[in-house]
Amino acid sequence: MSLESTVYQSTVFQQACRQFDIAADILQMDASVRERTKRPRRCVIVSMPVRMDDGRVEIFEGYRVQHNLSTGPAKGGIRFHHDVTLGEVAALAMWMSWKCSLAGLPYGGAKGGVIVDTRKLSTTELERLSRRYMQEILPFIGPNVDIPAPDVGTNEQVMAWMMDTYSNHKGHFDPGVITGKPIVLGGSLGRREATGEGVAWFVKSYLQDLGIEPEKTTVAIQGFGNVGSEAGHALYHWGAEVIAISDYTGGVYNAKGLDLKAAQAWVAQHKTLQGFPGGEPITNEQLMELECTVLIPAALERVITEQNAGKLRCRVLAEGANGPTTNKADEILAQRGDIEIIPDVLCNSGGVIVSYFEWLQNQQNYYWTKNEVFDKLYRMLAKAKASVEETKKKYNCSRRTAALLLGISRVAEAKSKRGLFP
Ligand SMILES: NC(=O)c1ccc[n+]([C@@H]2O[C@H](COP(=O)([O-])OP(=O)(O)OC[C@H]3O[C@@H](n4cnc5c(N)ncnc54)[C@H](O)[C@@H]3O)[C@@H](O)[C@H]2O)c1
Repeated sequence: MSLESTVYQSTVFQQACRQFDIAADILQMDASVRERTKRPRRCVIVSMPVRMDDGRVEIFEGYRVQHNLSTGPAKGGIRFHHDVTLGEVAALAMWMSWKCSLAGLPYGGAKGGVIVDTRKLSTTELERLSRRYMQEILPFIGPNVDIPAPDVGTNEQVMAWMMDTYSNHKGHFDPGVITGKPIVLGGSLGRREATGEGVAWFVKSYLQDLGIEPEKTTVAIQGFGNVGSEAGHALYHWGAEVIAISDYTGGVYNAKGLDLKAAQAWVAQHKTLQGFPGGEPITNEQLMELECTVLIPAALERVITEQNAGKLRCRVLAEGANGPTTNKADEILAQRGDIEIIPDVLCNSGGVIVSYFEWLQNQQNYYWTKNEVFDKLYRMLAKAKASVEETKKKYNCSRRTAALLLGISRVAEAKSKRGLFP
């Protein structure tokens, strides 16, 4: 099978392409610009031999897809997950292009992934794999070329190892190559919370538009990792009750509200939510169909499908995860018309915005306070929301399409204006 068909046969990539086509049709985009804007610019596949603790050598496969490099260095996270595919990484890279463009960031879009079940690795094996991945993608990476960040299965420590590997190659400390680093290595205050805080900011803002008060708000969150837990904490502090959370092992439900701090302490100790005594166990499928004010998918793609879209019982669907809603589910939700969708490229953009702040601080060697970070973040989120709402009205389209129209049109215009080289 050709590489191209591997990407184009991926259901997640097809989902991203379908979303693109809807927006490109509305924009009546010229065929040549259309293909150029849609296709990933570069797909790098790497094969990584890693020595395991028992002396064996295991080969891991990884990817880095740079979807767009026309509007600045590429930007996007690195996912470590056993189900990673090249098509998935390409779809995630495409969404990064639109997200950065929508937020007005001087970046293109990229994403990385490694096929690995991190639960099966020791810390030293994880370090060797992280360093090897950076080593393999190093010719394609750099503060002015492509700047990775964390995603599912990676964290500040992984970013630190990757930054160290890159800096050792360059012969000097070069923190601007990666974001989401520990504070001591040039990370930004607020980056860890940024994506979830941003999700919570949008939820609060849209609930205020709907006249729904914090005390009347219940929240269900699928995925209790970086994004899900931070969004949950932020909404709890606002006054909402988080009634359900989950991870890959399943979920827990408490109609009176969950103690999120206790849940986080449980996960820190046991690695998963399984057995957490703060409520009754539920499945991830049940969580999606709970009656709640806000449903936040914050795990993986394609969890809202034609099977369950008709059964959702939330008022607001806040897409913390990338690509959680399939095209068919989007159609069903549009027909229903009773759920406000805050689409991924808008909803979780707080993460890449504060990554941008981190990169700026690294470039300037001048570090901001947390208040400065959040103040600037909220202003950028408000601007993005206002432009999406205006576009939604102008084109009488869904909020997702409005967000994509903005993101895609800026990239397409940049490509047209740059022309072709050579
Ligand atoms: N980290 C960021 O800054 C950031 C920014 C923007 C978007 N996102 C998106 O948010 C989502 C979550 O990312 P994260 O950084 O929080 O990852 P994470 O690894 O910190 O957490 C992921 C969570 O999802 C759970 N999970 C995994 N598979 C699951 C399944 N099949 N069913 C239910 N739960 C499952 C995990 O157990 C974990 O609790 C992803 O879609 C990611 O692309 C992340």
